[in-house]
Amino acid sequence: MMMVNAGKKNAALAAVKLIQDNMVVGLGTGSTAKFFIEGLAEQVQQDQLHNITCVATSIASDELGRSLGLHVVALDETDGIDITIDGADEVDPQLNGIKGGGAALFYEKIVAKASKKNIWIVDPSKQSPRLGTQFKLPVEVLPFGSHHVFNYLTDLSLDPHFRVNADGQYLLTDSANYIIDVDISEVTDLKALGDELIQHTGIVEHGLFLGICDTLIVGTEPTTILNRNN
Ligand SMILES: O=C[C@H](O)[C@H](O)[C@H](O)COP(=O)(O)O
Repeated sequence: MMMVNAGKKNAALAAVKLIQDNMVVGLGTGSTAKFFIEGLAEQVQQDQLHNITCVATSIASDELGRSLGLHVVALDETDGIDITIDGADEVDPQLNGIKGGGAALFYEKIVAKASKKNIWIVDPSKQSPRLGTQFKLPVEVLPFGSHHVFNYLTDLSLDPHFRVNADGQYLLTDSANYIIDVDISEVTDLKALGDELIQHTGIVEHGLFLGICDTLIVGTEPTTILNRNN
């Protein structure tokens, strides 16, 4: 755990160095993004960075950023985001990834699509030869009729499971939806799966982030930087 955290922090602090004065910065969600938010706030507090505006991808990151004195605004208060720094759950060699382990995938994808650059920060354990071999794919669904969506995912042979919280209740996302985790280890065409899922009424979003990450920072020592080939 210690080593994993060191990897997350290394990657996060390398990402802080990419931030420049006057930028609008997307704040990712999760334990790795937390290191980034803390590192960014420290730079701002120490007067090393000026006029930084932030947009959060979750209530948790919004609250953390504000509590550390960052200027956090709503996405629609900006004309767009210069750079978003976010974590990921699993990343393949093409820099496609699965996100949503922390249930923040919907806002994360909206913020990512509004960003000129998307940088992912991960510890080395997140790298994977093929998506779905290490992590389930989170699918965000409207509560209304969600058991019918569950049945549809069963028909696709994706072995769906509703995500529950510590009390055994269906977990609610920041936008008050449910998460159904599915097994995509046998799926060969992820683009086709993503297109199919997003077209199904009741599915709000899914955690496949294909062609979104521009640069991956892996928190090895020293860090490894990989850029997506367009
Ligand atoms: O919903 C959560 C996000 O997609 C996170 O960025 C992802 O789960 C990685 O989180 P962590 O940095 O805690 O491993």
